[in-house]
Amino acid sequence: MSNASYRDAIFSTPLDRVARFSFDEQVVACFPDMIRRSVPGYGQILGMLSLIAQRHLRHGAHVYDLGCSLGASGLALAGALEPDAFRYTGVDLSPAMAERARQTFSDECPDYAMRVEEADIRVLDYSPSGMIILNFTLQFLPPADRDALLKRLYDALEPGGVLILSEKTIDADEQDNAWRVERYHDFKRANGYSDLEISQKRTALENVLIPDTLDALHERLQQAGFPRSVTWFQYLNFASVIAFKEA
Ligand SMILES: C[S@@+](CC[C@H](N)C(=O)[O-])C[C@H]1O[C@@H](n2cnc3c(N)ncnc32)[C@H](O)[C@@H]1O
Ligand SMILES: O=C(O)C(=O)C[C@]1(C(=O)O)C=C[C@@H](O)C=C1
Repeated sequence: MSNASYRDAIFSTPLDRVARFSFDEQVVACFPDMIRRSVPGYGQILGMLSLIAQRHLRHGAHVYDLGCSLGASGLALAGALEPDAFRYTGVDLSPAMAERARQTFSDECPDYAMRVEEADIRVLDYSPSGMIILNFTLQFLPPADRDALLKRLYDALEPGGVLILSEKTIDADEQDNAWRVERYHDFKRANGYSDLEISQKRTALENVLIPDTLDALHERLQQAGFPRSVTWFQYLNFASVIAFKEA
C-alpha cells in the first residue's frame, strides 16, 4: 500500500445510504488529515505525551499504544526521546492501519524499538508496561467491554506506571452538551468541512463511537483499580485523562 496521505473528502458528496464508520483503506488513506481537522487539540495531546513520558517513564520501559492507527503517538515519542529511552508496541485491529504504521516506523525511525501488532486490544496478552496510551480508542469499544479492558491495563502496568486516556466525551447536562457539540461543529466548519460532511459523518459514527461522560471515565478508571486520575486536557467535547498506578 502507498504511504501517501490525502485530504479527507469521504463524506463530501451525498450518499444514498451512509455506511457505519470503519477504519478501512479509504479512511486510512486520509486519516492524518481527518484526525487533525476533526479532533480539537490532537497535536497538543501528542506533543504532551513525550513530556509525560520524560517525567513518568523509567528509562528503557515498555510503552503500549492501543488503537495506534498510523502510529502518531509512537512517532511523537521517537521525535522527543532517545532510541534507548523506551520500547514501543502499537496495536490495531485494522490490517490497513497496522500495515501502514509498521511501514512508517521502519521508514521514519529505524533506530528505535517499535513494533506493531494487528490484534484486538480486548483479548491481547499484555506484557508489563510503564505507560499505556489509549488515544481515542476506548470510545469505539462496546461500553460493556470497557471496564474489563481497563482492569487488564491496570494489571499490566508496572508500579508507578501511567495510563493516558483521550476520548470524545458527552455532557450529562443536555444544554451544556448541545452547546459543546454546536461549537465542535463550528470547529469542523472552520477546518473546511461542509454541513453535509459534518452531518453524514455524524450518521456514520452513530452507535459506532459511543462517548462516555468525563465523570464516567474517571469512575471506570477507579473501578479498574487506579487510585488517582486527573483530567489534564479538555477542549470542547474532547478530553484527555492521566491515571496513576501506585508506585
Ligand atoms: C480514532 S483511532 C485512534 C487514533 C490514534 N490513537 C491516534 O492518536 O492517531 C481508533 C483506532 O482504534 C482501532 N480499534 C478499534 N477497536 C479496536 C480493537 N478492539 N482492538 C484494536 N484496535 C481497535 C481502530 O482500528 C482505529 O485505528
Ligand atoms: O469526526 C468526529 O466527529 C469525531 O468524533 C472524530 C474522530 C474521533 O474522535 O475518533 C472520529 C473518527 C476518526 O477516527 C477521527 C476522529
